[in-house]
Amino acid sequence: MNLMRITASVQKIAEVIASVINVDVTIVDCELNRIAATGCYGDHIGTKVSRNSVFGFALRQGEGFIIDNPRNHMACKQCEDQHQCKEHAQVCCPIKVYHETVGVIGLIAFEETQKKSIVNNQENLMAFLHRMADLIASKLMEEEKTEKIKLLARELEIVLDAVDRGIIAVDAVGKIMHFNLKAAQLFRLDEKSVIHRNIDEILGEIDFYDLKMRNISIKNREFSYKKGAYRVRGIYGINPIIVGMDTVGYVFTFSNISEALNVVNDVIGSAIETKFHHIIGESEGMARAKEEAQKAAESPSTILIQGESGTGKELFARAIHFQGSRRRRPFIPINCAAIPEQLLESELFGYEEGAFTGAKRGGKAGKFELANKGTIFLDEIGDMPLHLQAKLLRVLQENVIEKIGGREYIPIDVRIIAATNKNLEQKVMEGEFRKDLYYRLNVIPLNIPSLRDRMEDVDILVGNLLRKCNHKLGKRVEGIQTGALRILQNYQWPGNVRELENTIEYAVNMCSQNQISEEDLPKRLKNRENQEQSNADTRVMTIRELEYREIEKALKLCEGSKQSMDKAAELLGLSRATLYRKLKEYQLKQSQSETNVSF
Ligand SMILES: Nc1ncnc2c1ncn2[C@@H]1O[C@H](COP(=O)(O)OP(=O)(O)OP(=O)(O)O)[C@@H](O)[C@H]1O
Repeated sequence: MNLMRITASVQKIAEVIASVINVDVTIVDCELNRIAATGCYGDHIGTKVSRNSVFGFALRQGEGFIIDNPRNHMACKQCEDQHQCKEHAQVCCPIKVYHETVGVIGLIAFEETQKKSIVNNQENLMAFLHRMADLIASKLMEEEKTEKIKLLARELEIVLDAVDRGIIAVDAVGKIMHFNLKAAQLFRLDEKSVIHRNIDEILGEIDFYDLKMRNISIKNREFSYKKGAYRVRGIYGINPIIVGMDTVGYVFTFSNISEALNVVNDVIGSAIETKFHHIIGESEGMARAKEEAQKAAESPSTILIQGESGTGKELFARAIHFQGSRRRRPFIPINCAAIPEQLLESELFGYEEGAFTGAKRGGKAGKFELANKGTIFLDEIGDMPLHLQAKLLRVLQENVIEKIGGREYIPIDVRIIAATNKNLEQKVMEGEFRKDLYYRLNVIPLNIPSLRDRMEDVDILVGNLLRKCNHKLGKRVEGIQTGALRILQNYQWPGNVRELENTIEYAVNMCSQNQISEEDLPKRLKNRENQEQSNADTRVMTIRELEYREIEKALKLCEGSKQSMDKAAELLGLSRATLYRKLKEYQLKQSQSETNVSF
């Protein structure tokens, strides 16, 4: 604590003391700087007083005293000036703050009459000086407090400005007391025109009805704000400032919608962030699709993904987004077939307040707006009604959206990835899909092969899905028996990878050993007729596969019987030796239950 901070006040007090007692006054701080002085020492303000002077002695002592015998008093013993000293008497009174001596008030009598008056009024004089010292101390403490409050306010200001949300603090009636940098940017506010005005006046577009109604925190309300051509949409919250029983103000927090969405994306993004290595498949068809998609990820052009249901179209769309330059921005999927036609328009494009009966206060942001700077994934685009196709075409051609009930176009920057499991060309021919839109969407076509056309990927998919299911279900199934794998490899998979995924999950649930067996598979897959029928339809088995299957069948039929190998050989029309050779060749064991494939 330093008296330097309050020199003006100390000087005033020195002058008061001098006029009351009629002697010269000098006040020094703890560093022996002359902070204030009257009379002949007035010109010496700012200079240092010697450590060996009576002031130095008083600082060390920390107690008040009167010197009526200058030059001979013990306080004068070390003073360099004692032989030239013209003083008749001196009084010293320490200034203390919490027991710490922060300075000294000194009175100097240069005349005998002054000395007499000091000596005769010792007690009153010391009491008066102590009160003056306390006054200086309290001024100093007050100054320290004010400094601390200023520092705290500045710290708070810096913290608030560093927050990435707009913050506005108002008093109990809504008068703006403070706002941070982000709020200024968000609402284009300027300090002079805003401070002490009512928040309703400034942000009239936003309905702060709740502010006056409740004293509880309110979260995640939507707002939309317009200032000339500028507009912003977002979410806000209100927190009342309650002191004792009274609400003395409110703190509003605002985020613009895309930033709020970025936060959500950051939080959940890691769980759904997809990269190309998450797409399993090494077949030629899959390798080609991945290569094309990887190239498309680097481009801003629109992509149309075609493929049967469950082939991984959304997986591809996500990988394209998360591998491209928009990966830090939102990925917004919307299934055009899953949303009723009358709702789809407002889901995609949003609406303005009062656009229709039941429209929410403040309106609603559509998926396109939410996806701004990111990617929108329009799944099942083939099911989009014709009138919305026209609106979508405008987005593609002019990069603007028009909200329901809106009177202006809002510019947006969204990458569109559309997907369909329908034959869009066919739909165009039948007049159900706009030709111009088809061409606009089909800038980069991407065809995802069905699982049926890449059966060689089944076993690596099974391995991966097994690991995924083990993790999900907390199980430790290590692999799948050959017989069970053959069934999976022979099935037609109309539901593609999604169906395979569900099948493995079912099997892992059913499996009580460490390998999935035929018994663990769903019945529909084990229905031989189905398989044979479907195989006959589309897939030709190699002679080796046929031989393998028949040997496997014969071994199973004869299992447990006496001379089972002889019987199996007989059924197959082979010699015993040939059967043994073939078992070795196919790595089959006598007991089928021992046969398995591990991943
Ligand atoms: N190649 C793959 N590797 C790993 N998992 C896959 C693969 N393909 C699809 N899947 C999984 O299959 C499921 C269905 O995939 P997705 O939803 O991407 O298919 P879709 O073609 O978009 O389906 P729909 O046409 O029904 O919307 C998802 O759980 C996905 O993770």
